[in-house]
Amino acid sequence: MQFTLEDITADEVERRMAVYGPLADTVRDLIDAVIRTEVDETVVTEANARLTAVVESLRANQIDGAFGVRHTAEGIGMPWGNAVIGLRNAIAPPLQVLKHPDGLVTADFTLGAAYEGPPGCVHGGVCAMLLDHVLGQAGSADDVPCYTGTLKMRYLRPTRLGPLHAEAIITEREGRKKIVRGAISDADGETVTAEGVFIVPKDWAGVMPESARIPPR
Ligand SMILES: CCCCCCCCCC(=O)SCCNC(=O)CCNC(=O)[C@H](O)C(C)(C)COP(=O)(O)OP(=O)(O)OC[C@H]1O[C@@H](n2cnc3c(N)ncnc32)[C@H](O)[C@@H]1OP(=O)(O)O
Repeated sequence: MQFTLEDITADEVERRMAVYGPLADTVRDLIDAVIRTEVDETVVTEANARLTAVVESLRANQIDGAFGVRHTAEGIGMPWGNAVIGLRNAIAPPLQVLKHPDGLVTADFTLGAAYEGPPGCVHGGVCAMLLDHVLGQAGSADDVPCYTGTLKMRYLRPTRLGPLHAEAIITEREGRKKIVRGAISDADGETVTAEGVFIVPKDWAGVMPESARIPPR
């Protein structure tokens, strides 16, 4: 598991974000439209043909495997394939995780039809995925990265699709272990809480160069 240096300027990062961000946004919109459309089936079949051509055009030149976690020499993170925050990943909501001076990390986001489990509600596995990430970023907010070892969820009540908030913070440390707690909330309060044991890998300094230790934006 290696982080990849991509030696480009901050301006070039911004330029690429302006190109790929809107593409992923459109695909996110497409996912929602595919779930909710009620148009005539001939329109659906035509749309599929057009989309198949678009996929073919994008695959004309592509990398092998996943995007990886890239960073610039200045430490700008580009985790653009990430399932939760990936700029180029239309499956990701994507969360914009903010790091506060006291170590709290927060994210405000909206989940629509693509994240449904029980009717009108967020899939429990999606809640776990989002909290795994938010707790993971809180665990790494001290710039010492950690991986999820154990993650315990408590689903207090159904989480309705719509605007949501997530937050997490390190509450205890013991050697290489950090205990991180967090929750997803709606306008009426917490719907899911999580507690995780996050572990700093023994050789983290070896797998993660100094320039990659600035948390991704
Ligand atoms: C550098 C990356 C930064 C990015 C941060 C973003 C995070 C996003 C969240 C994720 O999705 S992370 C991906 C999901 N997690 C993984 O893939 C982790 C896979 N597991 C591992 O790589 C290793 O098992 C792990 C690094 C977690 C631990 O291996 P170690 O060999 O370092 O553990 P070791 O056996 O030396 O035990 C160290 C301590 O941790 C404890 N421990 C080990 N595994 C544990 C576990 N799974 N759960 C709870 N505690 C655990 C262990 O009991 C011990 O406690 P004590 O010091 O008190 O004795």
